[in-house]
Amino acid sequence: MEKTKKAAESLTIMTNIVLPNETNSLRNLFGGELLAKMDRCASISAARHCERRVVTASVNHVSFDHPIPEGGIVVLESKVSRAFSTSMEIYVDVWLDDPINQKKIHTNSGIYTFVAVDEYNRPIPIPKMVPETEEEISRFDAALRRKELSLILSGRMNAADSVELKRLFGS
Ligand SMILES: CCCCCCCCCCCCCCCC(=O)SCCNC(=O)CCNC(=O)[C@H](O)C(C)(C)COP(=O)(O)OP(=O)(O)OC[C@H]1O[C@@H](n2cnc3c(N)ncnc32)[C@H](O)[C@@H]1OP(=O)(O)O
Repeated sequence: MEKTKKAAESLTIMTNIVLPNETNSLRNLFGGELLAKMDRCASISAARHCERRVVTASVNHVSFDHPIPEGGIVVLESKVSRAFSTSMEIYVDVWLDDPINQKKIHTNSGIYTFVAVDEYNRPIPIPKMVPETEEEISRFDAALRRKELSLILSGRMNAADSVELKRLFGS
């Protein structure tokens, strides 16, 4: 029987405090630093899911909704949102945690694609992923159209060959 794994099995949580050397001239966390942290967190989720070496194939979307100040406690949470044949989509949510005022603000989200590779860096098949919670199911359902969009934007797919996007836009 084909191996399947739950989304929760790839859950990765990284907590950091923002240091001065990671900030921009506004003394907020520099965007590139955050992208690197998200990539690290997502790569661990990907490796946990497929139990293989993984590489980042694309960064499909990152939102910067709220600045993260110097000294802020930043919490990254990532999970596989869908596994395809050799690639998987990883969702990363970022929170600013304020333990003094007991507030948690959602500051960023990112959607990454990772590919499992063998010792020659060739893509290899990975287990399927079974979503369980409402949020996991919703992210799973939308992942195929994001994959198609990413492949079209990177010149790897002809828009005329998309299935999900044509269904969405009706042509
Ligand atoms: C001893 C081991 C212990 C390990 C245990 C501990 C591990 C602990 C974690 C460590 C984690 C390290 C994490 C490092 C993270 C980096 O920093 S990696 C560095 C940056 N990334 C790279 O250098 C990757 C360079 N690119 C490549 O190597 C190749 O292009 C790739 C990504 C392997 C793809 O190869 P390819 O021959 O083009 O393969 P192809 O069959 O066309 O595509 C493969 C899959 O990728 C998908 N894909 C490709 N491009 C895209 C795109 N733009 N958008 C969406 N999907 C795409 C395809 O659709 C396909 O999906 P499936 O339908 O098969 O699911």
